[in-house]
Amino acid sequence: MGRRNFRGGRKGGNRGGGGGNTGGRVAYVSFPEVVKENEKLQRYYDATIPIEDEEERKAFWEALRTELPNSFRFCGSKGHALAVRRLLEERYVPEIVKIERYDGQPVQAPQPVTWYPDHLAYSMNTPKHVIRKFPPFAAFQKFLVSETQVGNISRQEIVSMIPPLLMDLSPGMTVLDMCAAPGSKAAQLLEMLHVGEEARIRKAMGAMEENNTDVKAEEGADLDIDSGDDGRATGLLIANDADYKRSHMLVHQLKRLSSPNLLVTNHDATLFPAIKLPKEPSQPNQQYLRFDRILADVPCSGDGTLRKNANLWNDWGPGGALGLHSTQTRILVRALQMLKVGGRVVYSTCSMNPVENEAVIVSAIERCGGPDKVDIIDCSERLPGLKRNPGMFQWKIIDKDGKIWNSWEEVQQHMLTKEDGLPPSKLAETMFPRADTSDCSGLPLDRCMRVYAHQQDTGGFFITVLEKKADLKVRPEAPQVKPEVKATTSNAQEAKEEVAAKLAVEEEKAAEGEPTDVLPTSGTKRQIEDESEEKPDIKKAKTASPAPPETQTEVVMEDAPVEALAEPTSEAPATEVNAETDTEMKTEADVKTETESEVKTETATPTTDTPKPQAQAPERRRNADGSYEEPYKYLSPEHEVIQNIKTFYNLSPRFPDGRYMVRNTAGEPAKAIYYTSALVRDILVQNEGRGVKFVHAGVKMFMKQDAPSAEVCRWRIQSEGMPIVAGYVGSDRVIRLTKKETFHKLLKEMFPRFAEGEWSKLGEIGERARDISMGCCVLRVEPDGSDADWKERMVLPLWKSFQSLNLMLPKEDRAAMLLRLFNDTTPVINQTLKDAAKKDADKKASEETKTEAVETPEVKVEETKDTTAAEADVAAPSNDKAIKVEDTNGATEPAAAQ
Ligand SMILES: C[S@@+](CC[C@H](N)C(=O)[O-])C[C@H]1O[C@@H](n2cnc3c(N)ncnc32)[C@H](O)[C@@H]1O
Repeated sequence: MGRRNFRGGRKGGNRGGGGGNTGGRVAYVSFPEVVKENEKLQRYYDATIPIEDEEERKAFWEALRTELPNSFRFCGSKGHALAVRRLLEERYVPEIVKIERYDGQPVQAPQPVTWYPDHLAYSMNTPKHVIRKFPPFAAFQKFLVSETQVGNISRQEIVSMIPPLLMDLSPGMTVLDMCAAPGSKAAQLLEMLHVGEEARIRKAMGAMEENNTDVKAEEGADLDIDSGDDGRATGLLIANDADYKRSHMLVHQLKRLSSPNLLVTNHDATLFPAIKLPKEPSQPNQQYLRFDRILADVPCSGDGTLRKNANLWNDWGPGGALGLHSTQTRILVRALQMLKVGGRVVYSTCSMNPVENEAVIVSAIERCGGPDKVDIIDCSERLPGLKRNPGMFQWKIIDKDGKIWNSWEEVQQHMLTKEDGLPPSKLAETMFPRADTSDCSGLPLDRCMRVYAHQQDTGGFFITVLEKKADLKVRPEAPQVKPEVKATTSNAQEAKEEVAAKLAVEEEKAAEGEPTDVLPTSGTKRQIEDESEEKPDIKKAKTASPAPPETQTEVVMEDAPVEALAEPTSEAPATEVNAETDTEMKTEADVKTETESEVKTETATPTTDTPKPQAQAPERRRNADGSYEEPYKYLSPEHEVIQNIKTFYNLSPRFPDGRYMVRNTAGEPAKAIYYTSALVRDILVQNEGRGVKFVHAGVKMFMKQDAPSAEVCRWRIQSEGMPIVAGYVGSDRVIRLTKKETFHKLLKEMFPRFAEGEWSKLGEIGERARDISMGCCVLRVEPDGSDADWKERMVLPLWKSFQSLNLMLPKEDRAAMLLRLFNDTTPVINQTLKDAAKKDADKKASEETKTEAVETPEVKVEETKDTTAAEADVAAPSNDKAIKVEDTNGATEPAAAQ
């Protein structure tokens, strides 16, 4: 089954934490209904967007005033995504269609999005509050929440799914997502880099089997592409965001894909640093990374999200888009610089405003040398069924006062009449269509794509695909129209000019492949520059708590998840140490030790890598190179820990042993050993100390574990690393499971015992479980084909102790599998915890009896209470609260952070 599932599914809650947009949901606070009118907005778009037909124009505005349908996408490898989709269709949709009406209104089941490949995207216009609160939807809601939590479903706006589909991305490519947070598109891109990988690896290992459903499910995937590293994906995705907190949302969102080919960085995209590559003997000059594909999904004024962010009707003003035009152009120019010749950049916004769209495309191409250097690609044949309008050749610009300007000439005429000679609202020539004399006047802007809300009941969006035709040198930015000498030169103005000069130098350095200064990161420079600008109007978002609207200052990003139906999780940023806090699984011995002493402790180490909000953020220590992250240190293959791991698991020499990495200055394995692709390793090593801010890299492969004896390897395989390494583990550490009932038992029961003859209750794995030596082993789940609905192959870590076994799975994955495969939402059974709780209660009761001579009936009450509490602790992952209680008390608790 799919790599997503193999790679440990993941914790992490809804959709990467919802961007600035969802924070935590404000479930029970209602703000007064927003009046969905905005005179300037309507006047401007009526004057600018060429919709001639009156009826259509009416539909355009009506759609923008209607709430956005919910939408989601099935993720992971194609086979896996199709399996989860089948469940929706076969188990949940038939129940929903029976509902028909709620509150007098018709109720709609989720509908497949016809143009999305393999119909892996769905949309439904039943309001969220109905889905959340109306009991007949309960099972569907539980399914959505559970699958979203483990990363099999991504709540994503339909239009936001388009840009990655136009990237023409294939495995093996180097890809950059410049403005990636919260990360829904980056997740799509990462999935694309891994398409067909499982099948390729199996092919490379000569283990293709006749009835291998995974290989079949991925048919269409080219098995010869990217097959050089024994089938392992060699491509790279760098997901970047200028905002430090949001870059951690990216980590949160993308980690669940468990990709060794991912790097997360935190830079201002206008100055994205040149990334050094190792020196090739054949190349005398230092080589820098160039990308095959770049996504520039830039910050924008966001009026395409009016349906989702109703406050925008009040907040929208023309200044927002005007203030973003130059940043957007700089981002696109930097993207074109960093592309390989023949490479493509997809530029997108969730704005309908041409100043952020066509005007940016023209300006960027112009700065990069015109149509000889950059092509606009015709995508009209792509995504058949997706309704769209062509980009515009002519447009007008609205200034902050609401005056609409037809051309730059008109602005110039006006400037002549003004004493200060300045354009209104800092309008610039680059914002307008080009005059016929420009070599960019004839660009085929109709190849840009505009998607409007009324066309297929979505948000509004703009997408353009550009191809770099030749090496290029970037022209300097056109100087801004300056005031006459007599105009006042304030300190602020001087500061702005200084920063602008600095920026020019930095841009040049970046273009030449030198590391850029850290100064402009996170928009500090831009803030200075744009201080006097009207703040982009859309920079308002829902916050986690019901803050009054005026305090809601986060940027509304088009892709902040569609106010996920799931309960929100914390989005607090974290230091890397926090972010990497592991959901470490425990052995029975761990649980016993802890439960005996702590069964009633209610505050324990956090278990998920969702950082818990802290009253006060811990002070972050900056490294010498300006970064905050723990360093990335690679281990020598000769390291004794690596040698020990190789021996214990009898790892095939085909598995690369030079890609193991740890995250501490000493460079010694302390708690976790990570694995990365070769390219990620080369990049991290070459760029150490250069000021490149790598926020995340590597998949946790081995975790330190208390071992029951000296012969047992203290490094267990982590569930997210398991799919990467499982195929190379020697058969003496593998157990094969083929029957659905046996799998149910392992999922349902924590620590099933094999000692004292109980192995016989473990079905076909009983004997093997009894005989295999202690420590971590690979459980290969290979359905025997007796159940048509159970075809999901998996590899999972299983820990064998003295007396019992345990599947080392994060609790969300366990719960999601129980629901998905067995439609089982009843509590997980943990006999050990129950026994410990009972023992604790007995002990306490007897102490109390002794000291206070408490009467027997009272003791019984307490005993019952404690036992029940312990049961609840491991019970019912059917709601967040239950899961958190389990966290606290430990059946799947991490031991310590590295
Ligand atoms: C439209 S959102 C991106 C949505 C994202 N692509 C997704 O699909 O989830 C724009 C993002 O750009 C980031 N951003 C703003 N200015 C930036 C800059 N100069 N460089 C890089 N990122 C920037 C914001 O923090 C925000 O996360």
